[in-house]
Parts: sequence; structure tokens; C-alpha cells
Amino acid sequence: MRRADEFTIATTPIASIDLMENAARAFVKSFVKDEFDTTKKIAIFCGKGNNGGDGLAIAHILIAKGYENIKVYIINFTKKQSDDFAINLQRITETQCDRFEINQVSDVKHIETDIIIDAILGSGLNKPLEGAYQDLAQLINGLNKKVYAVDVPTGFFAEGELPENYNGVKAFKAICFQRPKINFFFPESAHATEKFEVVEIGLDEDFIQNEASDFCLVEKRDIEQILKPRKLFTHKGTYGHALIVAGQPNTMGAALLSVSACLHTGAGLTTACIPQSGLTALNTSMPEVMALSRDEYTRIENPAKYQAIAIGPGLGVSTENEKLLESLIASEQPLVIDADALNILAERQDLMSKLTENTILTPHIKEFDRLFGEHKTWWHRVQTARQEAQKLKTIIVLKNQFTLICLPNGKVHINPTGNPAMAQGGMGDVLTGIIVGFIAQKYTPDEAVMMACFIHGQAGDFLAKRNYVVTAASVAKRISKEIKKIMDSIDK
Ligand SMILES: NC(=O)C1=CN([C@@H]2O[C@H](COP(=O)(O)OP(=O)(O)OC[C@H]3O[C@@H](n4cnc5c(N)ncnc54)[C@H](OP(=O)(O)O)[C@@H]3O)[C@@H](O)[C@H]2O)[C@@H](O)CC1
Ligand SMILES: Nc1ncnc2c1ncn2[C@@H]1O[C@H](COP(=O)(O)OP(=O)(O)O)[C@@H](O)[C@H]1O
Repeated sequence: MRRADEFTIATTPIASIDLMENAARAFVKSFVKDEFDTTKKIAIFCGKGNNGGDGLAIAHILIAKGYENIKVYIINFTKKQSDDFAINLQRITETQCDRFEINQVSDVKHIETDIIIDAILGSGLNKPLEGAYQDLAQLINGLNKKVYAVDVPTGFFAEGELPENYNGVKAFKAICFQRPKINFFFPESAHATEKFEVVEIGLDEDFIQNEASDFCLVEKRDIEQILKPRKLFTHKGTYGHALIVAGQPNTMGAALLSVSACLHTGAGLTTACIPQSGLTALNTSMPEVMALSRDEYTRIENPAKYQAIAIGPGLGVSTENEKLLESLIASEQPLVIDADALNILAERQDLMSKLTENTILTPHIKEFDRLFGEHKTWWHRVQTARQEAQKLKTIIVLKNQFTLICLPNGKVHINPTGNPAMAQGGMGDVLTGIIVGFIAQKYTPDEAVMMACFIHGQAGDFLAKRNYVVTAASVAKRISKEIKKIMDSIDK
């Protein structure tokens, strides 16, 4: 982002001070949506770098908008100041804004305010907070006010491993510039901010798109480019045959959820390989689905006849299932491996090197650590996922609030859809069903995974607008409508 900043300044007729003004305006636009009461007391804490420069620009824009009680506090812990900070300090001096210098932390104790805007340190943070900065952050947290952070909360590293005990400012919302910071996507960021919003500040978009970055956010337009319409004269054979090996007598639900998701994703034919005891449930709830009884078939005859095979939801860990997984891996079909099949793999590390190229592994955090070892931080976990995806030539779908899709080429696609209403058992089984449903329809494995994660989350987001909790079965049933919604938006 810093390079995009420099590029934009160098190649467009925009001065860095104007870019700072753009950033401040974008911050204010978002801020006033939440905080429209112009009589509230607002304290803006400004460091002396560009983050603080933003804070000063925000102050004069808010004053111009009629906010009556703005006070600016300059954090004077260092002599060094940035050029744009100095320009904005001069500008604010020419207004009626109340301005105070904080030379020591104790000066903050007497501040009375309703809202705090944190512009002390931003993306220029280059070491963990200590000394006066750390004490100041603790003091601000102790005031228990609603804190809006400019770009990032003070003390929060935009990327890289986050320190175990976060000691920075705890924000209610971070309003960050142009692109989300990678670390916002990891659960540890919840210590630093309750939420974040990204606002555009006019950086050169073509430059950002072309910058080599290993991380990218999946967007609706990516899905629009991949999705193919169902054409005239096509038939069930066109849309492939998916096999889902899942369920045991007490976890038949996992199999049914996965199969239902596959059906609603549009596979031409779906076969469920489940124990005999589940057949009645399957036939009653989904007569469209065919069955292979697993009591009879401990091996899958002719796996090549399926265009896509998933194994794992509710499968159970047993010697028979281990053999079944081993035989499917030996068939050299690319598989979708989930849940108990991942747990079997964790016990049989020798099978890992035998996985066919483009096999998809879909672990949640615990399954991931069972497979690849304990990790203390998400940053570290994601580095491992990237390395393993490259080494094994597999796709690793590391499931989370923001699911991270690690591809064999080292790229990580971050899925932005989904919400906590989806945090309920069975949701991952549905994701597996969607992935296998798309692969059956001849989408490439990385396309299938990207579409599946995005649409799974989008279905959950739609349902969460009207429900406190969203069940896995309701997400599975919603998939076809969400695909249609995207299809219709392409047609327009
Ligand atoms: N790029 C963009 O898209 C745009 C960015 N903009 C804004 O600029 C912000 C980045 O500004 P920035 O580079 O001036 O750094 P900032 O965060 O103000 O820090 C200042 C100085 O603090 C120091 N320091 C570091 N760690 C420390 C610590 N632990 N404890 C104490 N001191 C510490 C360090 O100085 P050093 O240690 O290197 O001498 C650092 O240089 C960004 O977040 C956004 O708000 C927008 O205006 C326009 C578009
Ligand atoms: N807070 C959340 N926000 C977004 N998605 C979530 C959230 N909690 C769970 N999910 C999604 O639900 C699924 C849960 O997967 P998993 O734990 O394997 O479920 P199960 O094994 O019960 O089927 C993942 O796709 C995950 O991304």
C-alpha cells in the first residue's frame, strides 16, 4: 500500500498532502454515518507522523461539517514530525479548533470526551509499543470510550506476526484506507478492533491490481467471471457425477447436508456412499440422490466414473475408512478431503505425499493443526498452509470467519463472505458439498473452491439478515438461489 501511495503521487497529479486530505475525507464520510450527532465531544489523538497528519485533517473537516466539540491532542513524545503532519498542523492552527499538547501520559487523565479518534500511530508502526506509547494506549483503553481508529489502531501491526499480548489501543471500529490490512482477517485482530471498514482514498487501482501480492480478496466480480450459464440442449451428463463418501449411523446428518448442498449446487448426478442404515433417511429426504451402501462397498468400484469425489463429513475414523481413503488416493482422482478423512490423514502422514495434484483439503483450525502441527498464531498458521499447499501441490481451504484459500502457486485468496450466525455444526459439510458439486460441473478445483466459499458465505449473509442463527440445512437449500442471483447480475 505504501508503494501504491508513492506510485500514485509520482504518476498522477496528486500531491501527498492531497492524498492525505482524500484519506481524511474518506474517513469522515464513514465516521459521520455512525456519529451524526454534531454536539458530541470528540477527542482526536494525533501522533506526529502521517497518521497524525490524517487526524489533523479529519479535525478540520469535522469542524467544517459543523461538529462543535472537537479537541485535538498532539502526542508530543518525539521531536520528529512528517512534512504533511507539519502542513496540517499549520492549517489547524488557523482554525478555532482547541489544541493541546500531551507531553506526558498523565495529561490524558483529565480529558472528558464521548468519542476518541485514534490517529497516534498507523501503518508506520515498526516495533511493539513500549514506554509512554504503551501507557498512553492503556490509558485510552481505560477511559472506556468509543474509539475510531484511523487506518489501524495504534499498536496494531498491519501484517506479520501479532505479539501474543496485544498492548495497543482497542478500537470499536478501524476505518482503513483503500485495502484491508492482512491482519484484520485473523482472529487475533479482535483484540484490537471490533470491526473494520475499508474506504477508498483514490490510490491508483491499476497499480494495486498489478502489484505482486500473495494475498488477494475474493470479490463478486471474480465469481461473475467464472460462473457459466446452463446452456440449451445440455442434460444431466453435462453437469457431472459427484460422489460423496460420508456419514455413519450417528452422523448421518453430515452426509445428508453435504449431499443436499451438492444437489443444490447443480451436479448432474449425485451419489452418496453411506451406511445401509442411512438409506431410508436419504431416500425420504432426497429422492434425487443415488446411494452406494458402504457396508457392501468398502472400496469404490471404478472411481474414474465420477467427475468429483468428496470424502469425510461424519465418516468416522476406523480401519475400514482408512482403507477406503487410501484406495481413493491411489486411484489418482483429485479428491475433496474433509473432516474425519482429514483426521485419518493426520494419523497417516505417509499418505500426504501420495495426494493427487489439486486435491482439496478443507480443515478447520483444529483439523489443520492435527495435520500440520500446533500453531500459536494465525499468521504462522497461514505461512504453513501456503508452504504445504505449494509442497503438496494441493489446495488448502483453511476455514475461519474469513476462509483462506491457499493455492499450489503460493497465492492466498481470502473469502470475505460469511458471518457468526453460521457458527453451527454441519456448516463445513455443506461447504464440501458445494465444492464437489462445482467440480462435477467441470469447474477447475481452484475456481470451484473460490465460488463455493463465496457463495456459501453469501447464502449465510442473506439468511442472517432475518435470523439470529443460520442452520446448515438452510444454507444448503439457499445455494441455488445465490448462484442464480449472481447469474442474473451478469446478464444485466
Ligand atoms: N499509504 C497510504 O495509503 C496512505 C497513508 N496515510 C496515512 O499514513 C499513515 C502512515 O504514516 P507514517 O508512515 O508517517 O507512519 P505513522 O504510523 O504515522 O508513524 C509515525 C512514526 O512513528 C514511529 N514509530 C513506529 N513504531 C513506533 C513505536 N512502537 N513507538 C514509537 N514510535 C513508533 C516511526 O518512526 P521511526 O521509529 O521510524 O523514527 C513512524 O515513522 C497511515 O497509517 C495512514 O494513516 C494517508 O495519509 C495517505 C495514504
Ligand atoms: N463466524 C463465522 N463467520 C463466517 N463463516 C463461519 C463462521 N463460523 C463458521 N463459519 C463457516 O462454517 C464452516 C464451518 O466448518 P466446520 O467447522 O468444518 O463445520 P462442521 O464440521 O460442523 O461441518 C466453515 O466454512 C466456516 O468458514
